[in-house]
Amino acid sequence: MGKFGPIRGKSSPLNYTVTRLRSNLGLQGMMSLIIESTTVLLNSWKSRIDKEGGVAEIKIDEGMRSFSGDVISRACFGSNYSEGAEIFSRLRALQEAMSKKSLSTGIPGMRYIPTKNNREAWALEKDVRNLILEIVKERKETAHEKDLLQMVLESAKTSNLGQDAMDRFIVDNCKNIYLAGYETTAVSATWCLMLLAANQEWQDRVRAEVLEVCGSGCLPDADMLRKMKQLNMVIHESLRLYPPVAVVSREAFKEMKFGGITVPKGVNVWTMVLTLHTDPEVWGPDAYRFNPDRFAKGITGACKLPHLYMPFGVGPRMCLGQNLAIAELKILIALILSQFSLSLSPKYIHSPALRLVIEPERGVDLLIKTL
Ligand code: HEM
Repeated sequence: MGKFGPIRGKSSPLNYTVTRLRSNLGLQGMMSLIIESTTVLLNSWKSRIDKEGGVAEIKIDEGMRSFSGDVISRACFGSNYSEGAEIFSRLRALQEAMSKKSLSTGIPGMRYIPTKNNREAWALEKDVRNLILEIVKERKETAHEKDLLQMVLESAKTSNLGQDAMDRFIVDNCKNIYLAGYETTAVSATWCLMLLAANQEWQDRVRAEVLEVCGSGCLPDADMLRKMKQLNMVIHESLRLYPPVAVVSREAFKEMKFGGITVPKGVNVWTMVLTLHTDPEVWGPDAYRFNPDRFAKGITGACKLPHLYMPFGVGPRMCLGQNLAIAELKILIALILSQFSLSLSPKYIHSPALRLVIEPERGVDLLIKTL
C-alpha cells in the first residue's frame, strides 16, 4: 500500500463499504443490490439457453466478473454506476498489464523503462485517474447520496492534504476497493460453481436446501441466507481448496523470533495459504478431496488448527469485505441452483494458475440447463 493507500479505523472509507452496505443501505438493501446484479447475469444465461435449444455450453468466467464488478460498481459509485463500470473495465486491463509486468521481470528500475507493456499500463493509469476525477468534479457541483466514493471524498476533505495529494488519495482508494473485491469474489464464484458441477450429489443437496428455505420463486433475505447451512459448507470448502489469495504477507517492523527462526526487521514474511489449507496434518488424509461435510460443525470442527483456515487473511488487516463477499456468493449460487442445473463440459481443462489470484487458466466451461 502506498503512502496514500487505504486508511483503517472507524472513519476509514474502506471500512465503510461493508458498514454502508449493512447499515446505511440496510442489510436488505445490500441483498437487493446483489439480487439485481445476479438477475442481469441469469437473464443472459436464460436467453442463451433458449436460443441453443434447452442447454448451453457457457464459459462462466466473464459472467462472474461482470456480476462481481456490477455489485462493486453499484456499492461504490451509486447513481454514477455506469461510469463506475467503465472505470472498472480499465482497471481490469491495468491489472492484466501489471501482472504481466511482475511475472516477466524482477529487474530493479524496470518499471520506469518505456517498454510496450509499461506504456500501456501508464496510459491506463492515466485514464482511470481522469475518469475518477471527472466523477468527483461532477459531484462537487451537486449534492450526492452516500455511496463509497462519497465517503472517500469526505475523508479526503478532512485530511488537510494539498490538491495533488488529495487526488491521489481518492484515486488510490477507488483502485484498492476494486483490486481487493472484484477479482477475488469473481474467481471464488467460478471455482465454487465448477465444484458443484463436478459433484452432482452436492449440487442436488444444496438445491434441495435452497428450495426448502426460499421456495420456488427464490428471493433470499438475510434470515434465509443464515439458514442455508449446506451452501455455507460448500462455500467454505471451495475457499479452502481454491483460496483466491494464495499468499498473505506481513513486513516485520522489528526483529522477531519464531521458535528457532529469527526474522530481521524489514523482511517480508509470506504465508502460503494454499499449503496450509491442504496440509493432511491439519485436515486429515482427505485434505485434497472436496468434502464440504468436514465443515458440518463449523471451522473449528473441520480441522486441528482453525486459525490455519484463512481465505480472508488473519488479524487486524484481514479482509474488510468478507461479509459482503459471502453474501454475494450465497445469493448468486442460491439463485443459480434454483433455476439451472450444471455439469462440467467435456471442453473443461482443469488448470489452476497462480496469477494475482488463483484462477482457472483456461476458464470454466459448463453445460447449463434450465430446470
Ligand atoms: C471471496 C472474496 C474475497 C476474498 C477471498 C478476499 C480475501 C482477502 C485477503 C486474503 C485479504 C488480505 C488479508 C490479510 O492480509 O490478512 C483481503 C484484504 C482486503 N479485502 Fe478482501 N477478499 C474478498 C472480497 C472482498 C470484497 C468484496 C471487498 C470489498 C469490496 C474486499 C475488501 C478488502 C480490503 C479493503 C482489504 C484490505 C484490508 C487491509 O489491508 O487493511 N475483499 N481480502
